[in-house]
Amino acid sequence: MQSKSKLTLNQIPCGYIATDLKSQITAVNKVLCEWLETSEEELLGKHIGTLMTTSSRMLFLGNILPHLQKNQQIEENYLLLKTKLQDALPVLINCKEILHDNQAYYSYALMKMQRRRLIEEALVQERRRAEMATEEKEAMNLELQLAQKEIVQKQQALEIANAELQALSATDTLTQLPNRRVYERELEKNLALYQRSRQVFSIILFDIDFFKKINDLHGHDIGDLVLQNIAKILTKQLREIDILTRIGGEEFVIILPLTQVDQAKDVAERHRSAIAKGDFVCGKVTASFGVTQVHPDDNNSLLYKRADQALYLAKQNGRNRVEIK
Ligand SMILES: Nc1nc2c(ncn2[C@@H]2O[C@H](COP(=O)(O)OP(=O)(O)OP(=O)(O)O)[C@@H](O)[C@H]2O)c(=O)[nH]1
Repeated sequence: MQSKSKLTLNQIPCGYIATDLKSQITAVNKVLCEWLETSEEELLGKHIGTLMTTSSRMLFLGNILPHLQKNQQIEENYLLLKTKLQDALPVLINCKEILHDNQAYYSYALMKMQRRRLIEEALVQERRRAEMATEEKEAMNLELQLAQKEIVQKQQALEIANAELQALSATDTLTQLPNRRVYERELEKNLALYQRSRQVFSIILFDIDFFKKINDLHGHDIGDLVLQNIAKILTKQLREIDILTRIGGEEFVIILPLTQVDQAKDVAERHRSAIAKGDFVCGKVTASFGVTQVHPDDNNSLLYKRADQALYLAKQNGRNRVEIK
């Protein structure tokens, strides 16, 4: 298809190829020759597929050309042409079957796609980088979550261990009653409450009568059983607000919040009677009780001293009894 329109085809800013229906090149424009670094003479008569890279040729022959033959036109097909130096040149091809001098031709317009391809490649790379960054972030998040879970688990284990330790340090191992440390803490607490808001409280100090004799007669182990039995008996009938503690040896203190001395005496009386009625491996056991109520200007040791004086009085007055001071 050599024609007068050649001048116009050489001026348009895209490549142009015309082939016969067997795809033999019949016309090209200058732009295309410049792109492929070749001449019109070298291209004329060649099959159009020879201008393409192998993969593009396969695509063209297997897919694009049959489509063109069937529909007489194709649009926006992306292919790679080969330059003389075997560089790949990406182009977008449109083609239409035309009639010229009663002869049918395929008329191809080609647009260079190099810049777009570079941009697309850059975009693909950018997307890949973003995907990798996301994957990395997700992996780090997962690691963080695992670390946080581990910290929570360790904290829980620590809290349990702390609670166990606290319980141990507050408990008398023989009787399982709160120990002297709890007694001191609770006494301080009640003294502070009394000093701040005049909340009266009392304490009962008691110890087992002739306990030395029990040990001497029946052995220390039986003495221990007696201590445990007393703890059980008193715990059973303890008022909810009262705190029974073993402060050492065969000496116990009950702290009675919000309790006047007369009431405390009644409580002590009940405990005394329960012990006296109790069954012990060594026979009968009794205890003596000293009761006192908090006074203005009291402190820990003054309060204890008064309770001890009351207990001494109970021992003096024949044991197995309650005295007030
Ligand atoms: N089995 C046993 N005995 C203990 C324990 N702690 C202290 N004792 C004994 O308790 C006895 C207390 O004796 P004393 O202070 O003379 O008093 P008591 O014999 O009870 O006489 P009174 O209190 O005057 O009635 C001592 O023999 C101590 O060894 C203990 O944990 N277990």
